[in-house]
Amino acid sequence: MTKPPAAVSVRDLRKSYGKLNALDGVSFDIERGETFALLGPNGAGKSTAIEILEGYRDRTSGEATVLGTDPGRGGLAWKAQLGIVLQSTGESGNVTVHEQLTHFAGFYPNPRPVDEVIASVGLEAKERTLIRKLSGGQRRRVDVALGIIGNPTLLFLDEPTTGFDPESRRQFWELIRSLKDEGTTILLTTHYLDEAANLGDRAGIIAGGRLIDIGTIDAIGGADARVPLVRWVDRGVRREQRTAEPATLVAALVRDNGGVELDGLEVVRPSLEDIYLELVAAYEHPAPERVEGPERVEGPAASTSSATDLSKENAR
Ligand SMILES: Nc1ncnc2c1ncn2[C@@H]1O[C@H](COP(=O)(O)OP(=O)(O)OP(=O)(O)O)[C@@H](O)[C@H]1O
Repeated sequence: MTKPPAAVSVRDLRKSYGKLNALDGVSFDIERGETFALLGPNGAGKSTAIEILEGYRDRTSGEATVLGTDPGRGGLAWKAQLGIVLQSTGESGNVTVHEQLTHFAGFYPNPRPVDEVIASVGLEAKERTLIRKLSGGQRRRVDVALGIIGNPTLLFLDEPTTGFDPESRRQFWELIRSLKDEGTTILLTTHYLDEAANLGDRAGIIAGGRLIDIGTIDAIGGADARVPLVRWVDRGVRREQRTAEPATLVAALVRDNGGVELDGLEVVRPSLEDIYLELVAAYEHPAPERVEGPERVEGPAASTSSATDLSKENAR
């Protein structure tokens, strides 16, 4: 069976603002039904990439296809298949939540029922409230509701849960999972790495306009980056060691300690956030190149195993 065409396909995408290369040759695919998290520090180029894919921004060069169409040339029928939640809250109007959603539903050929959308973002109690009287987090939920009212095939979520309290964030995750279960393709940017880990099938990490890693959430950073860390306190001194066999190490340490429990013992498996921070730091502060001879210089250990995976993925 042939694979259906990707929902989003980007090849060597570049965007320059004057001398600044905000996107410096980025390539990736997002499969239909997939949730893809685009991660990266402030100014990395995420919003630029998303806005190009949404058809809001021209690219300098490279190829982009979104739902089979060049986003620079997408017409109304193409736009109606997209759901867009922009980074900043735009809704501060003098209309109620229900009125605003009803108004927007009218723009789409196949909208979701307004009441259902209001319930899914947890705004039932506020549906007759003027949007300008909502809290910041509640307005953000209106943004999300407006993004999904048109029953999109592809949903762009640019930092959707900024300003949400923890409970609302969990509710939002449930909503995204249900959209995903219905087959919606989702492109998410977020600075909350737990959000990316919980929702994403795959992630791409972008820094300085370049994709520095891409892969399934479990594979980002490569296997080495996931080696557990054993921490303990030895006579008041904090110690830690990375090992693929933490139980064996702990058993040996306890034995050496005369069979007595170790102070402050913990076995930590690096989270996506730990791995992300390491990858970005390694990109921003690369280890100095090795110099042969007596003056040999070695930089701090940096995980670069992902670079190989990346070139494979980019070559697809
Ligand atoms: N209209 C513009 N004109 C000039 N430079 C721009 C413009 N838009 C973005 N930039 C620059 O391009 C780079 C990438 O910006 P972008 O907004 O895509 O980053 P981002 O990854 O979305 O960041 P954040 O996480 O802060 O939202 C930044 O250096 C930014 O200052």
